Amino acid sequence: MEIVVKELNHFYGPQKALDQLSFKVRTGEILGFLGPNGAGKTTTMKAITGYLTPSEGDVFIDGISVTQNPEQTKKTIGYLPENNPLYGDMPVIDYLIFAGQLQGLEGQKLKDRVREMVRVCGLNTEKHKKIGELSKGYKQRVGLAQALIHDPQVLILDEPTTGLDPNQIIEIRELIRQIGKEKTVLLSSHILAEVEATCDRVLIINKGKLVADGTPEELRKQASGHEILHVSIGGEEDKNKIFKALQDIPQVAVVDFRNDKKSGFEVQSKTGESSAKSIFDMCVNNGWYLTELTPFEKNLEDIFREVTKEQ
Ligand SMILES: Nc1ncnc2c1ncn2[C@@H]1O[C@H](COP(=O)(O)OP(=O)(O)OP(=O)(O)O)[C@@H](O)[C@H]1O
Repeated sequence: MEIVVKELNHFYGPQKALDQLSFKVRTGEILGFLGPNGAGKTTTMKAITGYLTPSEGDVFIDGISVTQNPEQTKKTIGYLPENNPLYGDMPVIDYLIFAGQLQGLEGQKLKDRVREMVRVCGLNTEKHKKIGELSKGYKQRVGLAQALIHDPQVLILDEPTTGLDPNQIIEIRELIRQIGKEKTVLLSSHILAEVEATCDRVLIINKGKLVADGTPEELRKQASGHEILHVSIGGEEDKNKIFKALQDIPQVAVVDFRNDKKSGFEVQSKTGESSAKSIFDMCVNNGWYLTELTPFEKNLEDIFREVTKEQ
């Protein structure tokens, strides 16, 4: 099932949370939805699931409007909200029965689905415990089981690994990848490694607007339009002198001190140009010597910082 988000605008009073946001999630895709705090991820997910009516625009699930037919589209969507609200006093199994009943399941079908969810989400050893007694990782599994109980074709997961320890994160990611083989999944996260490990495609939003869209590989290529070199130079004590000399090179666009605590500089060349030879020549002319000249490969984290930085 395809999700089409079309020209969403949303205001909370005077606060604009979504700004002409449009994108598609293709059938069978696991799409990562990234953005800094307050970017509008949860608002978008609520609009997709029909729990919030956007101020303007609409969402279509396989062509069906969510604002016009929220009850119909809700049946096709499983939703794991942020902070996964669960009933702590309910045993896991009773909670899943309750969640199934809310989705209109009954009789043998309900029993079969609950059994299936216990199996898929690895809840067999915990199924008779109260939810409040479970570890965070198992609570999250219960949340996923609840979201999947009616076998929805679309799964919306809001920060599914928040608060989990590293082992639990790996387990939940693996579970999402397994489930994602058969479903259309939209997963929001702050964690770039998570998105890179789990998702086929990545969207980045900032201040309610789409700022990047592509596979992690494509985003890296788009961002690598500028050559970036890590440069360290010996033979000169005055770092500012080297800094100024680098800035004077015609092919150089930006020079910065390295922010990874290593000495040296990060040099960004102008679009389509390379500064490597000129840096080498500059050293020779000044009687300095290069101790490092390495191209810097951007990772998703750098791209994220670049597209979401304050203007
Ligand atoms: N119920 C609300 N009332 C007023 N403002 C809200 C409400 N919910 C969200 N906002 C505001 O709308 C903007 C988008 O919030 P949203 O929760 O969608 O962002 P997010 O990307 O999910 O953030 P986070 O990663 O911190 O969860 C923020 O500025 C937020 O303060």
